[in-house]
Amino acid sequence: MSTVNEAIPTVDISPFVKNAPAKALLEVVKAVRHACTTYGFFYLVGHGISLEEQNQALECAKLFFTLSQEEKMDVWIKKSLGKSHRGYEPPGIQTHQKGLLPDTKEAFIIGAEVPEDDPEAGTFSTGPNLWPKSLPADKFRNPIMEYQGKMLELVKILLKILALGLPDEWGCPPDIFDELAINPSMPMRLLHYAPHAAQTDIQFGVGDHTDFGCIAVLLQEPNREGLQVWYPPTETWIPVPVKEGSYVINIGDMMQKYTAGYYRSARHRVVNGGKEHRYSVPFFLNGQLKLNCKALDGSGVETVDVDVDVLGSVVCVGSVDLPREDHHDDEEVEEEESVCE
Ligand SMILES: O=C(O)CCC(=O)C(=O)O
Ligand SMILES: [Fe+2]
Repeated sequence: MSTVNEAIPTVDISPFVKNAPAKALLEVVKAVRHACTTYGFFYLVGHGISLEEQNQALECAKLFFTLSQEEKMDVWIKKSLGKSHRGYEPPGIQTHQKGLLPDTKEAFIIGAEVPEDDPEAGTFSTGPNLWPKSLPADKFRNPIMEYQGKMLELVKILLKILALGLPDEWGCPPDIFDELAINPSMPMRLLHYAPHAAQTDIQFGVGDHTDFGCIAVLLQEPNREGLQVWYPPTETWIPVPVKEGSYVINIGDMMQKYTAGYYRSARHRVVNGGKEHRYSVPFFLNGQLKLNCKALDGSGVETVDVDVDVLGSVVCVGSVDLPREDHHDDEEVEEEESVCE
């Protein structure tokens, strides 16, 4: 088992959770700014979510994947309304880059509960969730939705910290990112990585990618390995071992574009090869789907406009790319039935 890599920053945001004095808040802003401008990822602690709440989310993931194939297929993603993209995604569906075989992970995707009769229901990432009939609401649906609510509150705090960390000369108000969290697209994935024969260069649990939204809050199962992040200072992949009680925060492509590359979207992947099952629960704040924004540096670069291009069920963000060598461009992916996240 790898030990915690000290290269990956850990930020304690408890001063924001507890409304601490300004000086303590400023230290947090600086630490998050450093992590997000340099690496685009960090361990988050002091977030106010208890170990019990985290474990309950992981238990829900484990519970879902105890279902039979038939029960899982009863909530198959293809049965979700229009382009809402909810429910079960079997292994071998998502491919992130040409030349790689599809991911080995399987997923259950939950978003904001939008009723079927809502005028927007069936549009991208919007609609009713699919709930497996055989799982009692108090064991699955209720804890999952409660946890999703907590994740949304947590990303609201992160958005405030990120807003305060923007360069002064841009003159952005401290609530500049708040609207990203109003009725947002916020898919949460329960992920399962089954034991896999061996690590190969062309197949991963999740292949090399960046998340396309604004922020991802990733909960990893303790005592398991697999997550790796691309580390710009050494230009190598480094393991991101689990720090119990923490989250891994990844900045996504939209935040990178919105901030004209100031905050970096972090490349990451999950390697195969383990003999044990691994579960994780990432929560993605994509933002408000109707929002149309320009890069905050005033360069006029067309950006965050969550301009989602749906090709069959291939979903990609189509907006101006920043010149950045290590930026993996999801637009190149043309595998069927894949959603770049
Ligand atoms: O399972 C993990 O640790 C990471 C998953 C991930 O990167 C994703 O779903 O985008
Ligand atoms: Fe990811």
